[in-house]
Amino acid sequence: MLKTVNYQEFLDEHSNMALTNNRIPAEQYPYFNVKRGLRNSDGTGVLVGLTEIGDVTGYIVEEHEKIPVEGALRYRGISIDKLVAGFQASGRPGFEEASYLLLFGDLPTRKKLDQFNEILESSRKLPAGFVENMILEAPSRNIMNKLARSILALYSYDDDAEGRAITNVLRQCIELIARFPIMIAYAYQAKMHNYNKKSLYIHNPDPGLSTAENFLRLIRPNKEFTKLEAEILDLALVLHAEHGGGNNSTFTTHVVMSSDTDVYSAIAAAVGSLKGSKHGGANNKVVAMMENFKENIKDWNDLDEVERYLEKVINKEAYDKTGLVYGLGHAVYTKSDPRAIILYDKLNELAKEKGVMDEVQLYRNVEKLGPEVFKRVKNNDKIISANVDFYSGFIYKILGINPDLYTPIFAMARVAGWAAHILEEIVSGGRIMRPAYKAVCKRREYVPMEQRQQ
Ligand SMILES: CC(=O)SCCNC(=O)CCNC(=O)[C@H](O)C(C)(C)COP(=O)(O)OP(=O)(O)OC[C@H]1O[C@@H](n2cnc3c(N)ncnc32)[C@H](O)[C@@H]1OP(=O)(O)O
Ligand SMILES: O=C([O-])CC(=O)C(=O)O
Repeated sequence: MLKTVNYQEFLDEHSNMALTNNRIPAEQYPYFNVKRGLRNSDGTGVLVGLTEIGDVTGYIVEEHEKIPVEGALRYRGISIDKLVAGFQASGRPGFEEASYLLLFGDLPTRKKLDQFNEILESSRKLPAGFVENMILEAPSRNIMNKLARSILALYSYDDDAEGRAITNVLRQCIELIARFPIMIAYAYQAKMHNYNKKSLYIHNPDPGLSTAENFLRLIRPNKEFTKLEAEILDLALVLHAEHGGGNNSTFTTHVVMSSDTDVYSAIAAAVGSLKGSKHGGANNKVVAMMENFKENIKDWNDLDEVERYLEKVINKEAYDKTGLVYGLGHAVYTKSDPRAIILYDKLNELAKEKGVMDEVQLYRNVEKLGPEVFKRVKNNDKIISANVDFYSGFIYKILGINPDLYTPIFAMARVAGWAAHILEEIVSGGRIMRPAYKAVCKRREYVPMEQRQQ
């Protein structure tokens, strides 16, 4: 109980101080040539590393000019379209194969893939008492928060948590890839039980199932799923697994690992980064935003009405008043994100089966009109298009997956990319990341307490 202070008044007064004393005039950034957000003046990223893992192309630079092109994504040099076509043609799941490729740099033979799957299966088991003590005992309303805490908790159960030998780091990475779906599913069940007063379902993973199949089994009370559902989730996992070294969460793993810390610390930090609504959290925001669109747009096929509503959103007059149309725009892609194109095709297949084509049409209208309205209203030359998050949440929604799980599913996939980058940072990084901040605070004298003004 506070005796002399009104906490709210203190907070209000000190919030004002925090605002005033942290505000740096916008014009000082160009003046000191600060690469805000680690970007060059044309929006391209500042080059801070080299990678052999993911290759993201959204523009080319010719004679210092940024030229938008159709997006392309390669994992270890292999085009994402070809990779997807490859495993889909033979009807096998792709996420484990993609993870192998990302981690080790080459496609697995049948034998190597079988061995990798066997190791993943045996690594899924959480340490004794972990589910009870670390997940069920301390549930969270937010699954990403619970996931980050669970990752940090795994440190305590690891006899060689700090070891940086590649074999040890690889073991930790494989365990994390295998355990993410389990920890996420159980964290979700704990939340549903504690906060939503649902029955508690803790199913065991089934050794014969893929990552996607096991996840669907674990989140559903009856453990059931169809072949198409598992195929679509698996595809989403492949498409989300990696995105070069510069995306916010992967870069986080590079920054954190560069100080010579442990794998659990780096991966937990990456989860915190991915959670943000400008990054992986956008998939959840898109679906919430589209619910708002559905309520506020009477005729989803009336392009003028859709356009007027988009204008309001971008003008910060509607939805969450941030001015952002979630699921559009990207730091690298301009004309298109190849993953959104692949997801849209699959979405059509699913939506026809589930009878939700009218909603697909509304998404399509927003995807088409959003960039045009953005350009006009903001008077901005930046070419934007739908990113991977635009359709992923909608697909999960059609699969009957709870919105709490949309961003965790992204994490479940991206952990493969993070792991590959952690290995790359250890092998090839070698220097602590330490950019510069110019201090612009005026220097002043220390004032003794009795001379300070009230
Ligand atoms: C997996 C992923 O992480 S994919 C990205 C998921 N995130 C989203 O979908 C959220 C919506 N999109 C965005 O916020 C942005 O496009 C980002 C963060 C993805 C990329 O941003 P950047 O390339 O850094 O562009 P930047 O932030 O410089 O944007 C330039 C201007 O365009 C605006 N802008 C960018 N995207 C959008 C958008 N989707 N809707 C409205 N305005 C936008 C910005 O607000 C900014 O306006 P300002 O100059 O008035 O401040
Ligand atoms: O690359 C980025 O900036 C965002 C990202 O992770 C992705 O699109 O998958």
